[in-house]
Amino acid sequence: MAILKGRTTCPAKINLHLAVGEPYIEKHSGRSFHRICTLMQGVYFQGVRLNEDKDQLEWEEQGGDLLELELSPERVQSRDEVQLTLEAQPAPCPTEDNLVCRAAKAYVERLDCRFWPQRMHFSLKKRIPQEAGLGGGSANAAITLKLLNRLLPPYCGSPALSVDTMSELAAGLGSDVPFFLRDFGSFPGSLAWCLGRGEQVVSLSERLVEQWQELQSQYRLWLVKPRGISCPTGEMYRRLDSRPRRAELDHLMLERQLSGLMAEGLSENSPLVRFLHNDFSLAVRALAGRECPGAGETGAGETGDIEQEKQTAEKYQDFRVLATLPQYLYSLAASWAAMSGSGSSFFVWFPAGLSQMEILKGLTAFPHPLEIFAGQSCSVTTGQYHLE
Ligand SMILES: C[C@@](CO)(OP(=O)(O)O)[C@H](O)COP(=O)(O)OP(=O)(O)OC[C@H]1O[C@@H](n2ccc(N)nc2=O)[C@H](O)[C@@H]1O
Ligand SMILES: Nc1ncnc2c1ncn2[C@@H]1O[C@H](COP(=O)(O)OP(=O)(O)O)[C@@H](O)[C@H]1O
Repeated sequence: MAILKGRTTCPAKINLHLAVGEPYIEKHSGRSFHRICTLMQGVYFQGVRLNEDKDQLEWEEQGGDLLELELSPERVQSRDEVQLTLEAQPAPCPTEDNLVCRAAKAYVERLDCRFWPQRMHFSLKKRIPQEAGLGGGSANAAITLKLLNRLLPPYCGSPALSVDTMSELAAGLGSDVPFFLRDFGSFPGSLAWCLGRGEQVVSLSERLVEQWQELQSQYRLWLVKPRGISCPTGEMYRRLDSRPRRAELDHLMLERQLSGLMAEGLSENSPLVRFLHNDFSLAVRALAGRECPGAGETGAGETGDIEQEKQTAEKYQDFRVLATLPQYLYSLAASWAAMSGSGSSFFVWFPAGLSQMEILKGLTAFPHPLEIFAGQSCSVTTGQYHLE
């Protein structure tokens, strides 16, 4: 048998709306989560920068993270003998913690096979910024599951895992992972409600999806990430708990209101932009607005440790950048600018007719350096698989 290879691109996501409820303990895992109601959209993007000498835009390749899987022709009898390797560039964390390896292990545990490939090698080229609220690690995990379910069962002559088992595996790997597993068919831009802790993916009405597609086509999507500022998800959820909140988690109620709000388009004060919000950015604004945050409020603890206090002060500076960025983006004629997930990146829609060069020049002039990407809504279902 020849080496079996599969290659695919992992998209990112943005949260168009993100309401966070109270924390709770999940019964079967004993872990603490928050109930949420979020509207997620799949996106591809393309790095872009300004070449000042030539006064030109320079574009990187379009897409997201690139993931490849190679199955060796040599076989072994037991799953314990399978050699799983990963080459990740740049490596976001130790190999065994990488969601690609964790997803592959979880998948191999579940599949019932009489023989296995001796070697399973993944290579991952990371392009999605990390700890940026773009779900890159979650996308990697979901796409790993999909790749394996496409390649391994025919290799081993066993039936593929069912949609339900795949969803269960995905939810075990992370709350955002099931969204990237979802089959959105030919719809050119995955859009769904994610409920519970985020693992319950619920479709929107077809009419609303069409309305949003129509509206979106009048604008151009950009993504920006303040360089060097990242927001670890768990820490950001903990920060929210210190603030009193009332979150509306009923997606049907939200959906009923959304349709009517789309008619007036996107602008800083349009009904749609005022209605959709992200509880994390409210928390960021509240923290950044304080004169001098106490260590307890910033999550650093009250140890009197000088190093820790320094880190706390730096974090406070980061929040100021995140809190001031939307207003700056609106001053560049953005139609909608908002933080994605728990931060630190922002999605920005500009009117489609606006010059890309002018937008880029404006973004480049923000006092804190930004990583800048041109975005595009995409289906999270894409992928190419081939035999070599
Ligand atoms: C905030 C969101 C919004 O889409 O995205 P990111 O900003 O991370 O991209 C998600 O809820 C992130 O989901 P995900 O990144 O999969 O988180 P998980 O791995 O499941 O959990 C990481 C940690 O975040 C906290 N967590 C996560 C989800 C949730 N609903 N409540 C939580 O309290 C828990 O402390 C958990 O230990
Ligand atoms: N393949 C992966 N890509 C990115 N991060 C990963 C991956 N595997 C594990 N991680 C861990 O997950 C954490 C958050 O991942 P990421 O998806 O970048 O954040 P976010 O959900 O905020 O967009 C990282 O800090 C990293 O340690």
